[in-house]
Parts: sequence; structure tokens; C-alpha cells
Amino acid sequence: MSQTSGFSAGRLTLLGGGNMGGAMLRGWIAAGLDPASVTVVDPSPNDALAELFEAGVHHRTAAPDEVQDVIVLAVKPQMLDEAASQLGAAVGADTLLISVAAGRTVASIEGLLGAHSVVRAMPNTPALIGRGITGAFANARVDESKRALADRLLSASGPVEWVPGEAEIDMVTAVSGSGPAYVFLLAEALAEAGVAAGLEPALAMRLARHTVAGAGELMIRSTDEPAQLRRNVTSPKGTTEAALKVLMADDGFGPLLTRAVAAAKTRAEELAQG
Ligand SMILES: NC(=O)C1=CN([C@@H]2O[C@H](COP(=O)(O)OP(=O)(O)OC[C@H]3O[C@@H](n4cnc5c(N)ncnc54)[C@H](O)[C@@H]3O)[C@@H](O)[C@H]2O)C=CC1
Ligand SMILES: O=C(O)[C@@H]1CCC=N1
Repeated sequence: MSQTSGFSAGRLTLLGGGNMGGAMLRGWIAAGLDPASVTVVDPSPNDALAELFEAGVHHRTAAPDEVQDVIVLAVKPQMLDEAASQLGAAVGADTLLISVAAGRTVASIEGLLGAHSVVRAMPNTPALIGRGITGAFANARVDESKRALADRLLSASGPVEWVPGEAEIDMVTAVSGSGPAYVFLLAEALAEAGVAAGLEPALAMRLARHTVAGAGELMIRSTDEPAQLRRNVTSPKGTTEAALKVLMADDGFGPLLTRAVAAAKTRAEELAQG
């Protein structure tokens, strides 16, 4: 794991070392956070974290008794009440709480742990390779230095977009939090379509994976908008134009994705109700 110039977050506890918590932790260590300053509290952490525990990250099945400078809440939204109930002694007046739990509001976190500095963040799993993007909202108690620390931690996995209103976090969740799943489904569907067209399955999957990954990389590196990159593929009266007529029909990809994102946003809002 490559180390860049280090940074400190004081004593940091990660509550929930699963897919998302583990991906963020990997990003922090790669960005130079001292492994010995981090404690993962999880009765059953992701197997992939074994390597980080060997590198010095602490693992506990119950919360530490000492006050922590930062606590990152990365358990399932439905588990948060129970998991946070053990944090009492670890939360001090100056502790920064960062929650990534979908739908869980700042008010509900304050209800669980008291009036503290709370950042509600929504990362995504490409954080695992430092290619995530995170939306973040800070409550009024988060001062400049805490915001800078939260930004440092979150930006270890990719760019951070601070949003002015908490409601936007549910929208971020529906677009980029859940978004990687939509892209993986696109790759799966493209491979299946290739098989239906007559390709051998393993070859179809290789073509689909590289197409999605290559198009994504081109989109990030290019200064052109996605629409222009799409036009660059589309020869007049060619094959892409024929496919896009299907995908861009009135009931095509755009409206389907709009409905999917709306469903995810609604679910995030439901999770806020408990
Ligand atoms: N997976 C994703 O793509 C994203 C997930 N999130 C949020 O991250 C949070 C975690 O999601 P995942 O990592 O996907 O779930 P996960 O199931 O992979 O990880 C949750 C972890 O919490 C642990 N856990 C359960 N009860 C606990 C307790 N009482 N104390 C400590 N740890 C406990 C589990 O053992 C597990 O390792 C959720 O709130 C989710 O909304 C946010 C953005 C993206
Ligand atoms: O599916 C979920 O609820 C979480 C939040 C965003 C991605 N995974």
C-alpha cells in the first residue's frame, strides 16, 4: 500500500468495518493516516481488513472507553441505534461524528449521541481504489478545523462535494452512493446482450468490463462533456446510432434511470423514518 505524506485525525474509531467502512479505512491508510491511531469496532469485520489489522489498525468488538477525536459511523442504518448505544464513553464534547449511514439524518444522530459536531456524508465503494466521490453536509456545530479534518478524511477516497442542505444528501445517495451498482448492472446487461447476440460468455464479459471501465476513464480524463463523447462514437447512419435509437426512446434509458434514482431517493427518505 503506497503511503503519501501523512496526516493526523487524532484518535479515530470506525464503527462498522464492512464494505463501505473498510473502503474508507483503506483510503485513510493509503493517504498516510497512522494505522495505530485507528480502531475498528465491529464484531465481524470484512475479511479484507485483516491486512490492515496486521499493519497496526486496532480491532475491537466493543467501543473504546477513551474519548475519541473522530468517530465514523458506518453500520447499516437499521443497526445504527443499537451500535451507537455502546459509544457513550467514546463520545466527548469535542468529538467529530461522521455518519455515512444512508437516510439517517443529523437530527437522528444527535438524538442518539447528543448535540455534537456531525457530518453526514455519502461516499461510494470506488473509494476502495481512491476513485470514489463523496457528498457531505455539516451541521452548524462543525467549525472550520473540524470541517477541514472531515474533508481530509473523506477526500482520501476521491473528491468531496459539500452540499448546503441536508436534503441533498438523499439525492447524492441516489445518484453516486448507489450509482456504482447501476454501472455494474450496465456491465452485466451489456455482457448478457453480447451473449444473446452470439458471443461466448467469458469474451462478452471481458468486452463489457473493459468498455465500461475505458469509457469511465475517458470521461474523467477528457475535457469533453459525456454527450460529446457519445457523439464521438456515433457515426451517421452507423451502428451506434441504431442502438441509441432504442436506448434514447421515450421509454428508454433516461426515463428508466430517472425512475431508479427517484426510487433510491424515496428509500433514503424512508430510512430516515426508521
Ligand atoms: N456499500 C455502499 O456502497 C455504501 C454504503 N453506505 C452506508 O455505509 C453503511 C455500511 O454499509 P456497508 O458497508 O455496505 O454494510 P456492511 O454490511 O458491509 O458493513 C456493516 C458492518 O457493520 C458491522 N456491524 C453490525 N453491527 C454492528 C455493531 N453493533 N457494532 C459495530 N459494527 C457492527 C457488520 O459486522 C459489518 O461489518 C450503511 O449505513 C450504508 O448506508 C454509504 C455509501 C455507500
Ligand atoms: O444500498 C444502500 O442503502 C447503500 C447506500 C448507498 C449505497 N449503498
